Amino acid sequence: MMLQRSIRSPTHFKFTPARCTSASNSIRCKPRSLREPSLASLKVHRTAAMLRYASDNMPACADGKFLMDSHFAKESGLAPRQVFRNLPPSQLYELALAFEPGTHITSTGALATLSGEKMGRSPKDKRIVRDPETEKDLWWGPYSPNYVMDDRTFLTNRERAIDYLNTLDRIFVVDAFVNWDPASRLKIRVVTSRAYHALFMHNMLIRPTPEELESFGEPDFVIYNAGAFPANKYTNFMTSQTSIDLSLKHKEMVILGTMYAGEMKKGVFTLMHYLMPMQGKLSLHSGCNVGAAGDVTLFFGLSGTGKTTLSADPKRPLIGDDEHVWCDTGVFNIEGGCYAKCIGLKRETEPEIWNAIRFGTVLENVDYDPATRLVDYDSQRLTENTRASYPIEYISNAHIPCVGGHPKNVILLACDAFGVLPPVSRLTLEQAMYHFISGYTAKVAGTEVGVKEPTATFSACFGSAFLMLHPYKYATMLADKMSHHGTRAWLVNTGWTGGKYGVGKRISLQHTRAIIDAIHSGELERAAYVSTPIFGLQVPAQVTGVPAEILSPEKVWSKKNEFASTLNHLGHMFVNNFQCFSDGDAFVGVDMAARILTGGPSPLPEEVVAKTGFGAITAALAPTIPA
Ligand SMILES: Nc1ncnc2c1ncn2[C@@H]1O[C@H](COP(=O)(O)OP(=O)(O)O)[C@@H](O)[C@H]1O
Ligand SMILES: C=C(OP(=O)(O)O)C(=O)O
Ligand SMILES: [Ca+2]
Ligand SMILES: [Mn+2]
Repeated sequence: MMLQRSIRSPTHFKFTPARCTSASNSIRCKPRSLREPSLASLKVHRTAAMLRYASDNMPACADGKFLMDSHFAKESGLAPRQVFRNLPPSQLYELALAFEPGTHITSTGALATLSGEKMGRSPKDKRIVRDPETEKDLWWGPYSPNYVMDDRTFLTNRERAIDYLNTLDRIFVVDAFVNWDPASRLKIRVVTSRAYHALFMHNMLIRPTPEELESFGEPDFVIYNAGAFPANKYTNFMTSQTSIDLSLKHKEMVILGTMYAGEMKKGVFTLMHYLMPMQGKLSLHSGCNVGAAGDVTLFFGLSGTGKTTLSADPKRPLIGDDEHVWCDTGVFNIEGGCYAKCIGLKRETEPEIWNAIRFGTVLENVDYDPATRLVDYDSQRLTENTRASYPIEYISNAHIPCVGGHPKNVILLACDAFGVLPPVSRLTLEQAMYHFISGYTAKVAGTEVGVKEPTATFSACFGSAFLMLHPYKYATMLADKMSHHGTRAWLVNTGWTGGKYGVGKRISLQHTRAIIDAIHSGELERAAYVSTPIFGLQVPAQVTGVPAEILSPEKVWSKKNEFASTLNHLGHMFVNNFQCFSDGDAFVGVDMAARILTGGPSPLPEEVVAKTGFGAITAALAPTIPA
């Protein structure tokens, strides 16, 4: 029985009563059905909770009344009945369970929540406010992720959000930090209607000490999350009831019409993608870990390619799973927590993430047995984009503080839905820039609204949805840092092998981990390489723990000619995609723009390959590029 959900009245999302299943002891979860709490029981439940929270036994730190006298409240017009500030997880649990239907505690103590209708990001509803101060630095235009909004419309939406928040019995405020590098630290204030959002951002930001909270003062940036309330779709510059708006001038973000918690996390990242490069620091959509010898690795990748999975490595302490900055002293994590995809999660293959799912962790849109509360990580009934958000210290070998030296290796993760890219290849600096700007991967189902199955896609810098500047800016900063610090670049295909999606199979996590281990052990520095056709990638002849035949994809395709035309076609897709950046020379100069292009593929005319097949592409084999 599907759980019907929609955002109806402002403060509640309505569930259509579903049939209750009897308690089931089987591990396999029956479809999650929730007893519609009777109004009377809910009322009693609520009254008790309100009494408990109305009384003055609330911890002082949690009482946000002082905020109402602050400059912040006067400036914003925020004046709700009750403000809970930086509540500890236990109290957020209690309030979420009391007032947010569909919230439960799972068998391992995590808080299972529902984000409502939206269970992934809504990139088409994201708006960047154009202002004279910053607009010349930003990347606009048909290929940019930045849809414009004017200041007045931003203020209109902010007013709507605050009006909504002021109607509520209670709101939640989280004051915390981003950026582990003390010189780059910023104060973030989150204002939201849901306890689950407060717990999520408690997990994802850098948590202040009681003293830091006491002396927090005015924030550097504020997020007004009124996502439980729809935007007015007739508002200027908008196309739906969802709007995620960021104003650099006001240093604020407004969220309407979506309760997906990832919008807050990625809003902060988008802000860093402007502020950090403007200070000469390179913000990157990447995971990061560090070896015993202090060798740092960055894992770049679009959502779902493996940053969180591969950066969680028992042999290499975790610096972070998603968002980092490379500055003059090394790298630092922007966040204080992790946001892992948990579809198909297994204790055997991802023990670190499995063990992080405990009290204090937020599980978003997962399915579980209503009787045993055992989570069914294989279930996609609600969404494929099931998520777990936890403080980074829940990863047993987290490296705290989350900072490291200059990266020795950067690994570009491509989830190749065509199955023609090698599982691992070594890149030149030009190839690293080209593939970084291409950001080729397959958007796996669910991460963004509307993506239903792996779709070959290009996402600049492996996260175009968050870019504020032209991709060439980030790529040239990356190349400059890599050449300055002797960093090696690798392309790792965490996607398909032996055929395209639907024919081949996704490369096993075990083989990918063996490849990553070989990079870290130095084995691949000593390996013999062969050059691949069309893309001219350097592929190692062997890797410990990986079947040699899969290293050159054509060897595991049953039809060589089909492989040739697919590879050549992908080459054309890369070249066509690069048309989007033809304005890049305005940002990095003509010479550098030309140099970047030399890192790309050289596809042949499609009719030639159709006629002569595999022979055509091997005859045109690119020369082996010196290491
Ligand atoms: N060979 C592989 N390498 C990396 N991840 C894989 C592989 N095969 C399957 N996966 C799955 O892909 C997903 C990657 O998700 P995640 O690491 O959270 O991506 P990201 O952090 O880049 O968004 C995980 O569910 C992981 O189990
Ligand atoms: C939540 C996100 O991070 P990830 O890269 O882990 O998917 C996202 O990109 O929306
Ligand atoms: Ca991730
Ligand atoms: Mn991400």
